[in-house]
Amino acid sequence: MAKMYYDKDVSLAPLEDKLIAIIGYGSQAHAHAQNLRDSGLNVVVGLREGSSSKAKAEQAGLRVATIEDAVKEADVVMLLIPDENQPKTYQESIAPNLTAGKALAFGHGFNIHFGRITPPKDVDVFLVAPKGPGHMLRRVYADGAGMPSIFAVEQDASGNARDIALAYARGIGGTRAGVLETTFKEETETDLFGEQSVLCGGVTHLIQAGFETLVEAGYQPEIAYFETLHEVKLIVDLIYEKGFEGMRHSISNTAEYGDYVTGPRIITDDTKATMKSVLGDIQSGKFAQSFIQDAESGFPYMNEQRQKMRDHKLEVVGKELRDMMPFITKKELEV
Ligand SMILES: NC(=O)C1=CN([C@@H]2O[C@H](COP(=O)(O)OP(=O)(O)OC[C@H]3O[C@@H](n4cnc5c(N)ncnc54)[C@H](OP(=O)(O)O)[C@@H]3O)[C@@H](O)[C@H]2O)C=CC1
Ligand SMILES: CC[C@](O)(C(C)=O)C(=O)O
Ligand SMILES: [Mg+2]
Ligand SMILES: [Mg+2]
Repeated sequence: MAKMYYDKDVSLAPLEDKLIAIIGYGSQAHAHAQNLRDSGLNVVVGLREGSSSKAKAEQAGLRVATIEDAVKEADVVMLLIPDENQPKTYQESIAPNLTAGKALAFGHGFNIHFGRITPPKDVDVFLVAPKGPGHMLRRVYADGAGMPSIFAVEQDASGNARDIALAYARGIGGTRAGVLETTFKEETETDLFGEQSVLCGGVTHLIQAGFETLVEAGYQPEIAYFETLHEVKLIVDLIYEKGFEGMRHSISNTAEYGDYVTGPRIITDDTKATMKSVLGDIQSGKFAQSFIQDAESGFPYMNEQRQKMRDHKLEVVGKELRDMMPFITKKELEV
């Protein structure tokens, strides 16, 4: 069993007299900034000139500075802007102000692991990666709970980088749920694999295929939506709370029998062989290269996919149905 760190194992002291600059105010950044502040730590949010997020951060009671000034002032700089934009911002606004003794931190290891950012040797470099979306990171913290997180130290110039990283993980609420140590390589490769194969790519394409199968067979799209998308959360909530056996306790014997008989017809040995090939592309850097190439061309492939899905019956009918269930949409997702 891996060594797990909980609140009782970790002190906030290594960060108590320090200033943390959160660069960006998107999904992860707004949650890190607000959670750290609510844990009693000192935070400044660094935003680019003319940022549309400035008002939101200030409204949340956070101090905002330019990225350059935030880095100059801070002891710990957490870079939470999109992975594809990090190298340019690092070169132009962070590196010139990242003096010896500071720490540079990440929420994902992509740019360090794939060699797109090379910090100077005299700074600490660590990551703290919450295992979940930023908006949920804030929601669970505000509810008094926490999100499992993993941390890694790439450079320990100060001799204190591990304790600083752990204190950071505690500050965002990670040690309420459990924190464990990793490497930049392990975090990057497992995170990319999880989001592509299971959490995002796997789940959405499974839902879409199920929805299309029912609609193409002549069933009502609304029923197909409830059956293949809306109910996913209710089933996953049971798995999340009680594991597979707990979920199977709640469903009918008919459903459980169908689960065992049909599940392996849907997710086959071929699916697992494809997962292994996907992992290979992540490990070799092939996926990273194609992502960066699309980003550098202005995301033609990604934008085409976004538009295609926006027009899909599943999204159109889904929006109409969710609008009739106002209890579903939570305000903080608007950040
Ligand atoms: N999304 C998530 O839940 C997770 C993300 N991560 C990692 O966290 C990091 C941040 O991801 P995420 O939260 O999704 O990012 P977002 O896309 O939500 O980041 C948006 C923020 O980045 C700022 N930004 C975008 N481009 C630039 C730029 N060129 N220069 C300066 N600021 C810029 C935006 O500024 P403005 O406000 O001015 O528009 C905005 O504040 C990534 O490394 C990601 O892999 C890790 C775990 C989960
Ligand atoms: C699952 C997607 C994720 O890795 C995350 C929310 O953890 C991301 O990069 O957004
Ligand atoms: Mg990710
Ligand atoms: Mg992730």
